[in-house]
Amino acid sequence: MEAVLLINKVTKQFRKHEVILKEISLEIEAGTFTVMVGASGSGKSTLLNIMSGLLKPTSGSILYKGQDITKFDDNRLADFHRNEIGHIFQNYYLLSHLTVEENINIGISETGDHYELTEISKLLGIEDLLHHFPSELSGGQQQRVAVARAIIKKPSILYCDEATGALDEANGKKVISLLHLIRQQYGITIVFITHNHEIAKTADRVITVKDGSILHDMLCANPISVEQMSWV
Ligand SMILES: Nc1ncnc2c1ncn2[C@@H]1O[C@H](COP(=O)(O)OP(=O)(O)OP(=O)(O)O)[C@@H](O)[C@H]1O
Repeated sequence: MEAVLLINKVTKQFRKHEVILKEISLEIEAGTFTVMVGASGSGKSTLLNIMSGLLKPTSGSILYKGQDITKFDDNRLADFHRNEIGHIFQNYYLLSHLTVEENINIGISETGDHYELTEISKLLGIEDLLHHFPSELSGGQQQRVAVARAIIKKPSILYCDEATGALDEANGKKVISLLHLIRQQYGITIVFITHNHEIAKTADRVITVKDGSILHDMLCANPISVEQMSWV
């Protein structure tokens, strides 16, 4: 399989603070679902933010489809974010004064391709909510809107930082199963940070981060289905 992302000897130190990431090297294959686990403060979000270009590493390179994103100027980086990368977080960050439809359309880039709103909203089961406002939705529904906004631009990679951290079991499982569906249907590569080891069991690969290094990197030959998950 082809690597969509090559992380080469990445380190991160915030000013004079301690070194947070220590020479991390990884390859992320296109179309895979990778979970990152590890104790609080181990460096998962810092690594994810460097992988997505939100944060510059102190040293090392991040090759996205062969191009080093750490060398991009601000305009090129903004284009890269607008067209190639999707993000979802524990908080949904929907704009409260906009409808669901308007929130999703924020994800569409003027310069790039996009999926049709009807297709995406049906896939995510939010087609009847398009004219509602975020305050009228449950947390699970809001997160599905955030997923729609993140993927409508046809990103290559979707980065998820604790994306089910605020959801109950039913809503959390729904989001996980939809992410698997999105990956199968559109081939979007998913990198998902979680503290929930059951979610990790549904992944193709589990990377454990400890004290700024990769402790384990395991390929999962037989991931469990979302129905088989218990919830912790
Ligand atoms: N902007 C910053 N300035 C200084 N230190 C930072 C900054 N951002 C993160 N850190 C430190 O880097 C370390 C790793 O943080 P990070 O958020 O990457 O961990 P994490 O594994 O994602 O934790 P959690 O699971 O709690 O989200 C922590 O010690 C944190 O305090």
